[in-house]
Amino acid sequence: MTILDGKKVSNDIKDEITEQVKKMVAKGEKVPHLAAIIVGNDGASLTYVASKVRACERVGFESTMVRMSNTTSEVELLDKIEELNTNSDVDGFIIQLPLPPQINTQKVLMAVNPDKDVDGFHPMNFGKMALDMSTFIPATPFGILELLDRYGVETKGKHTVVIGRSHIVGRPMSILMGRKGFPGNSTVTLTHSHTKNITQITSQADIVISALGVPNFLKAEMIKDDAVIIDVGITRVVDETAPKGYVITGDVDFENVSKKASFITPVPGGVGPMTIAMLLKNTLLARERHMQ
Ligand SMILES: Nc1nc(=O)c2c([nH]1)NC[C@@H]1CN(c3ccc(C(=O)N[C@@H](CCC(=O)O)C(=O)O)cc3)C=[N+]21
Repeated sequence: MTILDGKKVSNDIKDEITEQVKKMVAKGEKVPHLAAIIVGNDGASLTYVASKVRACERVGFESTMVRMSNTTSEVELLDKIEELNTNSDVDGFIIQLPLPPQINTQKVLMAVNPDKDVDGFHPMNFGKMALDMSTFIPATPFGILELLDRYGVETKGKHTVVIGRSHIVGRPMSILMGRKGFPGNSTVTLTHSHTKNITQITSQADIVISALGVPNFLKAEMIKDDAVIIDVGITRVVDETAPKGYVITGDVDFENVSKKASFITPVPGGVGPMTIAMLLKNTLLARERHMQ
């Protein structure tokens, strides 16, 4: 069994990006600038955005965090988006999800300039992704592809089962794994809350990608020997004995599943850090495109 070490690979990617930024600085070019809008005070969201800002600092990017109150109206958010769309100093920006209920998420994501949409959530970029046209691939799916690539995990002709059809992970992942090229060329099954007899499906999978958000959902009995297991779940489970009062728990019963798997991502230290590294990569790509 091999651990797909997202922490390590994400550090390698950040080092590579740091080198590229140094070259930009040496040539007197402007460094990439990422902005993040966060609406409200959700603890987990604030943690993620803070990690993104820290990652920018580490690789030498400029970053801006825009904090808006929980009672922000849709119009106020759209105004802020327009400001970032037209600010030529900002290469890319994200709107941290989820948004409070008074705001229509789809409408907001459609307002982002597709050339600055480093999350790859705009329908234009999502469509381009599905049509194999170069674009910003959503960071979490992009990170999973990169991890499979760097460990040389074969995907061609394999049966990939994706659990969960969210717009930011499950749905794009199901498209990407079935695309031509590497990593891709998989036969994909997308499962969700209406799927019947999930065990029968997962037990036929060569690769399982779980993006459900139910701690310890995937058990050893649900997979076949030597399956590749990608755990996208990141649920904070209350634990008074833990230093922070909670532990980050994945969708996969790691202790038992890892004994049967050929490759597996840990939580934490798997897909999460890769997400941040690929957001940086998309921001670098945005900067390079804006220079052309
Ligand atoms: N517009 C938008 N873009 C996103 O990319 C986005 C989002 N909204 N909303 C929420 C999800 C979730 N997400 C994570 C990023 C990093 C870790 C991460 O670094 N996790 C660490 C642990 C971090 C911790 O201690 O909480 C790990 O797995 O090792 C996790 C989750 C990005 N998301």
